[in-house]
Amino acid sequence: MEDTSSSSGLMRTQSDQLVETISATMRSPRVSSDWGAEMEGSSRKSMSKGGGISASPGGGGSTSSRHIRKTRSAQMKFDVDELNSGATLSRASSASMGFSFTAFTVRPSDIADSRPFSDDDDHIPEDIETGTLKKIQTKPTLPIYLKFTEVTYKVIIKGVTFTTEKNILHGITGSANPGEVLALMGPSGSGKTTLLSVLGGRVGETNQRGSITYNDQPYTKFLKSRIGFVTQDDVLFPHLTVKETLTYAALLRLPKTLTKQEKEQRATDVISELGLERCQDSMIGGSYVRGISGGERKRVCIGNDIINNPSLLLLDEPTSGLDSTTALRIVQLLQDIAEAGKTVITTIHQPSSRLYHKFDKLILLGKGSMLYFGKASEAMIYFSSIGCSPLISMNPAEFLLDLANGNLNDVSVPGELKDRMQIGNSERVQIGNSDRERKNRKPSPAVVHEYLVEAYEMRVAESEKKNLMIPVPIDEETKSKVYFEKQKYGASWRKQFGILFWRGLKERRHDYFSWLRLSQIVTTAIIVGLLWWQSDGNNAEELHDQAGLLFFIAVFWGYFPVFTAIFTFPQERAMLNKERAADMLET
Ligand SMILES: Nc1ncnc2c1ncn2[C@@H]1O[C@H](COP(=O)(O)OP(=O)(O)OP(=O)(O)O)[C@@H](O)[C@H]1O
Repeated sequence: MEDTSSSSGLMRTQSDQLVETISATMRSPRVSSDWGAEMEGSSRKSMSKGGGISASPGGGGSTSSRHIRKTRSAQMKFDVDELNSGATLSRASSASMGFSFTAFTVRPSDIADSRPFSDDDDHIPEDIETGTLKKIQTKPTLPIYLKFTEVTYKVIIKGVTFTTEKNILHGITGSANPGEVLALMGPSGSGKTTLLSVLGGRVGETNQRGSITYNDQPYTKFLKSRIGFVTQDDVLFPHLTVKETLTYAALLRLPKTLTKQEKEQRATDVISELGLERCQDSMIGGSYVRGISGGERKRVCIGNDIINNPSLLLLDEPTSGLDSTTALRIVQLLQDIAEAGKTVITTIHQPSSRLYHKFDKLILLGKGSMLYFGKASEAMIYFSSIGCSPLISMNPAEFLLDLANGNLNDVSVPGELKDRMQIGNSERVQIGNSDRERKNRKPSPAVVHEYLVEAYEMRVAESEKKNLMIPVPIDEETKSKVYFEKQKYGASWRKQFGILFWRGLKERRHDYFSWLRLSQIVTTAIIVGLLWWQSDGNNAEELHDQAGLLFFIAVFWGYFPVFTAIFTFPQERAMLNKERAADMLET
């Protein structure tokens, strides 16, 4: 007891001393300029985004605030490491230091970007599920600057007697640069998955309009291997272990120039980067087999798609069904991947406020239309500028989803919408509604949606489109790589056959040697044995009988494996589609 109290006392003392030291340091003009210089030099992310296009309602300076956040984090880590004290001290001192540092160095213009609920700098040091994580370390890849302008998409619904068209996306414009995480948010059915698929080149071009460019070049099939696409449903083999899954992915996807050992090493590296060491020998699991947890499964899916170091990573609802801590861990991982120079786009349903503040950019969709595109941290400012502000303290994501659903409960009603409602009110007065009812009346979701779409079109859309006209800040040779240079297949046709054969065998070993399958065979053998018991074949009739036995055996062993094989096709179809879409297989 005494020990504990004395150590906590010591921690407090150290914490106080640290705060005093920092405050004194802050007061010194010389040190402050040094820190400023250090900030300029130390921000990896700001370097990766240097010269990038600012495409947010906030206009210029898109990198500066993030730059400040990252360097502040680095500075804090340095000081805390020096003190080598406990977690309590590091948290207390980070908080104090974060406040002093921000107050001292951040320009007023950047204060708008400060994240009130954000815990951006608290890189989760330890994964509660899996232990300490390694930082994502990948070789540099071709940076991909993605721009999309006025993207529309429709599906043609064919009935028995009629054919109709359904417009799903209505003129979506935006961009995502290397080093950034762009979140696509919106209510269910607003078109997030469709937009993600369109951006990933996963839908037919015939029903799609508008311009989508990758480093100012149109989509080509060569991009398939540079784009990682993590689908909403986990497409994994349930009976393979985590290590087997990632090793087979490495063997199939990594270039032929690497040896088998190097490919296996890459799989091991990804396992430790994603914090999957503890469960690497556990089966993935599925509907009938208990396996790894949902968060681990999501990380395996991400690992599958980052193993070949893609330049653009698209994820469909990577946090759905996960608790807020695991979801935060996944988004932190996406942030790390982006920091390694990748462009990351993810759809997200209802993030917590901490999670929301981890996104760099945001697209808010409502019924397939743009309601907002810009910095995630400026979304609230934008909506308050058009008259929609939360009246109570609210998670920004919840507020934005309410708006996208046309729900203005606990949200201020813009003057223009009030005017539109006046007409409705006067009609209601005639039918005798009370004052209270009239006062509480809210505009209908359709009216709110129309207003938000119009506001975005009038205030932001044009300037965003102009921003997208600026060429991407890379040289022509690098740009053309998107168009001409294809990542090589991981293995020759023969090797691929071997890898897929062994993978199939490992996946099915439980099935083939299951008790059910063995008892099926043994039971058939016993029945057949009993039927032909003591048939010695001495006369023509018994010989005929034995010919029947041979016929039965031939038919049984001919059809039994064929039927088993036929039923594996539907099971493997999703994986086959996924691997073909990612250009993993030579066809
Ligand atoms: N092939 C299709 N045929 C008919 N309707 C479609 C098709 N694809 C998408 N839709 C419709 O387009 C709309 C947008 O679908 P999408 O899957 O992109 O939404 P979402 O925002 O991702 O939804 P969720 O968050 O629920 O996954 C939905 O109303 C959906 O029914």
